[in-house]
Amino acid sequence: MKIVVPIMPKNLSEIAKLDTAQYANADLVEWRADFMPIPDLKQAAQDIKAQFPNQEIIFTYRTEDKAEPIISAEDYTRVIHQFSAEFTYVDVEILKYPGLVLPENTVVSYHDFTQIPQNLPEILSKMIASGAKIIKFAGMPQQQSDVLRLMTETLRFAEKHSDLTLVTMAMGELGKITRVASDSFGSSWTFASVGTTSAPGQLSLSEMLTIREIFQ
Ligand SMILES: O=C1C[C@@](O)(C(=O)O)C[C@@H](O)[C@@H]1O
Repeated sequence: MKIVVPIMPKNLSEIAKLDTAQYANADLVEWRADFMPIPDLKQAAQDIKAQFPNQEIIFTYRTEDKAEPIISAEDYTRVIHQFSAEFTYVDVEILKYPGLVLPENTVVSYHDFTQIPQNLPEILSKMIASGAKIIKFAGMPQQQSDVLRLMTETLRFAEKHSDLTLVTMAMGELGKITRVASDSFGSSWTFASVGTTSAPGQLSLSEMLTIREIFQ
């Protein structure tokens, strides 16, 4: 499994102060651009690429976790197309912005911060139908059986679509097992943190590196 570590800078000076050595063992860095003002993103993109010259970077502008809209659909589309060209991957919330023409390097994603929905297979199928090659789902389990359901459905889809990269996780304490055992049920990436977590239940990068060593 690949270990992805998010960064969530709120301004350019936070980017300048990043201790990038701490991220050296991550397979991918995810830039959560939704913490910064849109007019600063262009400069921020240059600064982030300069800070991580040897690492693959995912550009993510997360809107699904915000109570109030932070961006219009037009601006979201513009931002996605502008930055997809600059980074290894771009995260697209395709079910929320269905008209968006997907760049080649898209990771389609869907988040549910309240549950692991019963229609998880339908959600995964819709994301697969978008044509993207990397499919990501994160949900919040309410009980242990939700966690097992997520793992079972992921494995079923991974076996059926071996040409795709599937990434799924259950968030929060209950879901932690999905972050450490992703390889065993067909999920290819796991998200870990350096300092602040970008979602509940993430383990630290150093914990995750140890766990990966144990399981390999
Ligand atoms: O999609 C994901 C997964 C995630 O929500 C998690 O649960 O680790 C963390 C986000 O930063 C990332 O964009």
